[in-house]
Amino acid sequence: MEKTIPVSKNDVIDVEFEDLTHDGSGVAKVEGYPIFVPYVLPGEKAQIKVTKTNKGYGFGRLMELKEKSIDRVEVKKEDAHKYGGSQLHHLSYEGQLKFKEKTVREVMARIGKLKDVTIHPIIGMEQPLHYRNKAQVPVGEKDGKLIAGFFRPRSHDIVDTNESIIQHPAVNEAIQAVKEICNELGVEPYNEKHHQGVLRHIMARYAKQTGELMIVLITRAARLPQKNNLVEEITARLPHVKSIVHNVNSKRTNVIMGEKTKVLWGNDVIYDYIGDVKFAISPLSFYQINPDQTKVLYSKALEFAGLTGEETVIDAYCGIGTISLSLAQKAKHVLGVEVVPEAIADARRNALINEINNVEFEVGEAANVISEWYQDGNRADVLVVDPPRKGCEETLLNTIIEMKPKKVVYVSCNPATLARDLRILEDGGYHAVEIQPVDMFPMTTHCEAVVKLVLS
Ligand SMILES: C[S@@+](CC[C@H](N)C(=O)[O-])C[C@H]1O[C@@H](n2cnc3c(N)ncnc32)[C@H](O)[C@@H]1O
Repeated sequence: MEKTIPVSKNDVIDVEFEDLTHDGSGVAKVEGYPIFVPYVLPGEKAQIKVTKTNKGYGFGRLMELKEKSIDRVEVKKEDAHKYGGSQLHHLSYEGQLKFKEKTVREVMARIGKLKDVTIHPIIGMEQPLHYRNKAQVPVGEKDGKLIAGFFRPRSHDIVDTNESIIQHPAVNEAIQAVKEICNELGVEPYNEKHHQGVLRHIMARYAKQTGELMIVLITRAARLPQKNNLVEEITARLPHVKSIVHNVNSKRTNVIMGEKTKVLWGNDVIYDYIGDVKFAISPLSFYQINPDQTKVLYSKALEFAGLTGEETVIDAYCGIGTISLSLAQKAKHVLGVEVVPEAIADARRNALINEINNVEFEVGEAANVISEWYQDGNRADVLVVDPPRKGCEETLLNTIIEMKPKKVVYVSCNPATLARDLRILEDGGYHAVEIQPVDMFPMTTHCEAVVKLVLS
């Protein structure tokens, strides 16, 4: 017999929360039926309104908190505009670290079915605020004014703000200045509904070690009115700016940047350092957003690679070559592969400016390029992968299993796809020995981890 759903949409009920989902919502059960509610914590009691019911689970909205968790951090209503993208800001930092470590342990057991793996305590930050070196804020219009900030959760309404508890102050300041300038010059905001207007997004990226700033103006069409005035005002108000770029994205899409990029003023890149290696970063290239924790993450990856100077290493999903160049200083030869051509151009430039000669980079899908390298007789002693959130392509994992590098170092920003891929590698003859979670994204639900695998 089919179970009936014990609640209906718009019911207002009192519940107690017993857990947190991986996306940070509290879980309460009514007669065994789970209801997910944002901004509540395990152990809390609250009045909620049921907003949606599906067959096996429902959603709700917090109406009134009746009993608070000791892990709750009080948040003033008037500060709400500072918390865009910070789904866990109401949870103490210690509580966030516990939540992330528990998530990693849970998915490794449930999805990865891993045995005999050491999962180390997560490495958190001493100062977990204002770490983000980059913001890409959507632009819209309200009451005849250009606004920019973040999308209200589960909507495309823009909350107009430049204050964020996770963005670096230099990034907050840059967004504020560009927004003011655009308003003063009458730059037309983008209208998402009708796919009309000019300015879609403002992007600011700040290189923490050098203080260099890049501003990218992303427009719907190739025409950017007031170009010269924009440059004049931005350079006058933001003295750290080293590069102003115009990017065109004419598609109706949630992808922020288009393919066409033109430098309006200054350099085509900004420079930053990780340790003593200098990196050129162009607008379309990936660059880790938390510079302090990047050092922690990369040094763990390097430690897990255990290089002696004799190894050939493959760095899959290499971006601008940040991991490749750290590895190259301790290896015989490094091959890096990455799908974004601009990132590979940066990687080659980065090898040159640091006079690192034992590294080669190729543009392409990691799965295809590494399979070609393997068919051409290339072998790796150590293979590093650092894929996007969706994890590695299964064909790449199969090539790794065939190629049999002695060690695989897996850097991941999504514990669930990591656990899935580790299961495939374990079934193919690897053993996951150690996992080090690193908190690259405080105040959010995201969690990074690096894993050492050896041939078993
Ligand atoms: C998480 S980032 C890591 C980059 C670099 N390892 C770092 O730490 O800066 C993932 C990278 O994979 C690239 N990428 C995405 N899909 C890819 C694919 N199928 N093949 C190769 N690279 C890909 C992205 O462009 C991005 O640069």
